[in-house]
Amino acid sequence: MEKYDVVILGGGNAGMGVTVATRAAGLSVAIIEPHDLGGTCPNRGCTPKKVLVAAAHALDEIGKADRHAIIVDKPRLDWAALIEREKAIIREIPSRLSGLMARRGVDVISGEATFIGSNAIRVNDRELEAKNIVIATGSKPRPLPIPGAHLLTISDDILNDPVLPRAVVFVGGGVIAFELGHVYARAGVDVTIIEALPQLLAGFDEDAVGQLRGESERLGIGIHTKAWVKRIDEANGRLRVSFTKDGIERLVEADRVVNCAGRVANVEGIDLGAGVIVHREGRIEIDDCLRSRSNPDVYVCGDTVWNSPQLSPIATYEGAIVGRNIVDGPKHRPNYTHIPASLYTVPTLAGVGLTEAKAREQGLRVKAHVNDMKDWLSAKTYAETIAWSKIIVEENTGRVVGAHVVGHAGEELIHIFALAMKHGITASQLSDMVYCFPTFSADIKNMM
Ligand SMILES: Cc1cc2nc3c(=O)[nH]c(=O)nc-3n(C[C@H](O)[C@H](O)[C@H](O)COP(=O)(O)OP(=O)(O)OC[C@H]3O[C@@H](n4cnc5c(N)ncnc54)[C@H](O)[C@@H]3O)c2cc1C
Ligand SMILES: NC(=O)c1ccc[n+]([C@@H]2O[C@H](COP(=O)([O-])OP(=O)(O)OC[C@H]3O[C@@H](n4cnc5c(N)ncnc54)[C@H](O)[C@@H]3O)[C@@H](O)[C@H]2O)c1
Repeated sequence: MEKYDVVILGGGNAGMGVTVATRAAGLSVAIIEPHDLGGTCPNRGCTPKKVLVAAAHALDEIGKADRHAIIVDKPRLDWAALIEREKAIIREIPSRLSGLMARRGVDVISGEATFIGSNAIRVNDRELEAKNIVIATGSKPRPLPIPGAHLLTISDDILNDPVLPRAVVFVGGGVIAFELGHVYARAGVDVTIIEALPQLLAGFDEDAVGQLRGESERLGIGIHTKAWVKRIDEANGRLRVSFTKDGIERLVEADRVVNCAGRVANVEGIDLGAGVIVHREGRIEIDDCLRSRSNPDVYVCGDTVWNSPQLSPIATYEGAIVGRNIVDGPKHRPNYTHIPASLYTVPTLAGVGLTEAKAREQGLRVKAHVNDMKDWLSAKTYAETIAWSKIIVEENTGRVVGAHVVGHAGEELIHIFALAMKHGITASQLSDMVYCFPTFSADIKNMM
């Protein structure tokens, strides 16, 4: 059996994050990856998705040209060329990462790993033994147990599909449905989102989501909440989705039906039992240091962790923590409190910290400063169709405990709030700052 100090299953953000501290400490490290290094984020997630979102932004700007007294013809989007552009932008990433791993002194093994013991792994015909094993195998779409589920596509397919469909149904009203739905809607596709729960985009502030829902409907996206998809059938070369809402059965036809009902840990094929790793339906039981409760030599990070947000910077962050725990012993714990998140719709929805509901649930005495900023000079200058913020400030301390922005460069502004929250900068100190003018950031002074 070949021996390593550390064997990592999965070469995504999380897995590669583990290699920094472990290699700096001189440990021998192997990373096992069956597909492209980089995993989901650069190859079939954040980066290719953002290329499509950037095109949607351009279409939005062109659509507003007349507000700047510019006369333009109706734009024509070459979807196949856009998908080519997306692929060209990400093409080099796996080989660049392979170079990085080589320079760092990590052995990259191509193949699918399975546990064959508490400290042992099989990959192809090789058997590896390690003091520490890290599970960083990411996530996959939650299987939907409905008749016709085999007709569903997933986000990977959309990002590779050179044919622009006429109509698309997204099952699930979460982040992927909204981001890809906005891209498609801007490209002229008929978009429907079907969400089982009463609320969309769980985790974001409800009022902010309400603003985005209004804007999405204005774009022509059909949204159904409290709606249950019953089945999917083929009908005359198209797909027919049957769902119930308010007790009434409804039908919608589309060319693609996309499973956006959340993602679950990708651990089915790795034989957790052989690794003595206790889990409940793929949810691995871990302690505060991201270590398996039943096998202390095994760590988990990234999307495979069942109870932390499935975001690429969080995967990297957790990977780095696991690396440090392997080197220093299990004493580093992740803290997710001040990590911002952005939904890349057009306009974006960005948030950090507590939602208003969560702040009140925790019994904090807070003031929620809600601003419709559409009439503010900066929003008017850029002809924003939506510009909205809610800043939640604790009354007795002046601490910002949550910030939520729709439009208005929120995906950039949110970092100023995150930094303030992390380092205890109060709302009045944020207002005292001298900002460049005129900028969206300068509006922070008037947001609370
Ligand atoms: C469409 C889409 C858009 C997204 N957009 C964003 C965004 O804008 N911002 C953001 O922060 N997050 C975004 N995310 C989420 C983000 O991509 C993930 O949170 C992140 O990539 C998770 O990293 P990871 O390393 O945990 O998993 P992954 O990157 O999925 O890596 C896991 C790796 O494990 C490998 N693997 C699987 N099984 C085995 C095995 N048996 N042995 C060895 N290796 C194995 C896989 O091949 C894979 O490469 C998006 C996700 C999707 C699907
Ligand atoms: N901008 C970003 O940071 C970004 C972008 C894309 C994806 N991601 C990550 O990818 C993960 C997966 O995204 P997602 O959009 O698939 O999941 P999600 O968790 O955001 O949303 C899934 C939605 O589907 C609903 N749902 C579940 N079962 C259903 C059913 N049978 N019928 C109808 N609705 C159903 C859920 O109630 C939920 O609202 C997210 O957790 C997110 O962290 C992040």
